[in-house]
Amino acid sequence: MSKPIELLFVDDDIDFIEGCSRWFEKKGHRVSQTTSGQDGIDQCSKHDFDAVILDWNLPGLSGIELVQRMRESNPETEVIVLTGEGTINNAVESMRLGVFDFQTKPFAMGDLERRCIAAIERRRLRKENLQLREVITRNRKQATAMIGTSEPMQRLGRLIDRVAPTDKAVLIQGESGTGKELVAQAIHAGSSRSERPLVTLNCAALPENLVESELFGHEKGSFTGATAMKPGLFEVADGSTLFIDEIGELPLALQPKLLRVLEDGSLRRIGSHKERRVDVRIVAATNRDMKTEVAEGRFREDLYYRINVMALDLPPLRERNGDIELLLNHILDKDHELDDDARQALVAYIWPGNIRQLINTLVRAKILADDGHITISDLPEEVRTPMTPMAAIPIPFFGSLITLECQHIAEVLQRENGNKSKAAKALGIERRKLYRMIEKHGISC
Ligand SMILES: Nc1ncnc2c1ncn2[C@@H]1O[C@H](COP(=O)(O)OP(=O)(O)OP(=O)(O)O)[C@@H](O)[C@H]1O
Repeated sequence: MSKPIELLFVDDDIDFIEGCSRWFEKKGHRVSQTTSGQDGIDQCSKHDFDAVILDWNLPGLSGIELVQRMRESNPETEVIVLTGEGTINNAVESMRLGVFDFQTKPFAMGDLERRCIAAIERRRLRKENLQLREVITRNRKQATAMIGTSEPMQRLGRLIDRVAPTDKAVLIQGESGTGKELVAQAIHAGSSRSERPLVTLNCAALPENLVESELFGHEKGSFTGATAMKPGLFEVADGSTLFIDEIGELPLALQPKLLRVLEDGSLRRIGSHKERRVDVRIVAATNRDMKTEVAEGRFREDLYYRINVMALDLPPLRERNGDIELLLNHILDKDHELDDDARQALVAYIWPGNIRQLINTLVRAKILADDGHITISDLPEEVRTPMTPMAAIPIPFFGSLITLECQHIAEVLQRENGNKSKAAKALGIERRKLYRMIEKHGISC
């Protein structure tokens, strides 16, 4: 036996409770006893018993009254009712009041001990459930405010307000760092499911073979390493919202299984024949072009239409006029200030990594800054340099390779103020070769 059970016997049959007490104490449990219902209630309010074993027909108080008052004085204590004459009505009534079990005398002591152990298990699970809820509530991410008043952000805000309460599947598309997860949180917060926690799976963060078990769960022994049964995130999110991030990375083989849950809410854990039903709203996000994924056979068309009932496109930061300034003010704290050059460089930069990159840049600058004064030298090279890095140019270049080469050399030369040694180094070529190219393209410098 692991932990001794703390028991209270309440029965007016003194020989009976003494007999029970001796038996339970011999087994190592701790037993209190009383012949009075009122005294039982008082003891219960002062002491945290694991279980109370109660006679239904005590003089003075009716069984119902006694159970009610006992549960009021300590709602966590489990009650097991014992009675000489068990009627169905009494049994039903006591169960309605939350009594764990209803037993008629006589009974075997071993049976009663097993019922007590089961009652304690229920009490433990209830307590664990409360603790987990508390942890979830405390850990629930404080919804980050979405900063931005640009036209695209206003449009997005209006769409979120419309879409959130509908319970429809939503596909959020946008470049990395544009705030897709934040949008998913806003949709969940604006839905009727917001009381429950938002459950998240990032398909790109898990090896392919684990995604299925994570989403749909598995039975014990269903594959090597499945040492215990595990419910999947669909079951965890039952009644709530499941945010599937990077859905474009979902393995093709798993897509029919996801389609099925979306169609009728049914799923099977790996290794199980049992069909389970869940009620989950799906919000998915991707930074891939899903139409291309479908066209190139990497994503099922039917699934694409299922998750794309409502599509939200997040604009990149460079298209949100005026939002960079707002974000800068939001991210900087009162102990840090930006000088004009630094501010100008930050506003002018095109932010291929979007808001995440902006946040990281400022976090770094705050660490480097002297006395909280951020200057241009605290910013990374690519932000400091007024020239747009070619790799980050968002607009595709449709000219010939020769024109591109020519433009690029001219831009690098200009950035290096005509210094050919530096320009050659930046281009990764020999100085002699640079000269030849300047001549070939007739670049003036
Ligand atoms: N409008 C906004 N206002 C304030 N902070 C924002 C905004 N949008 C995004 N952020 C912040 O930027 C960071 C990146 O956002 P998020 O993780 O939602 O981007 P994402 O599009 O999901 O990125 P990825 O595709 O790489 O997963 C987070 O710290 C988030 O809080």
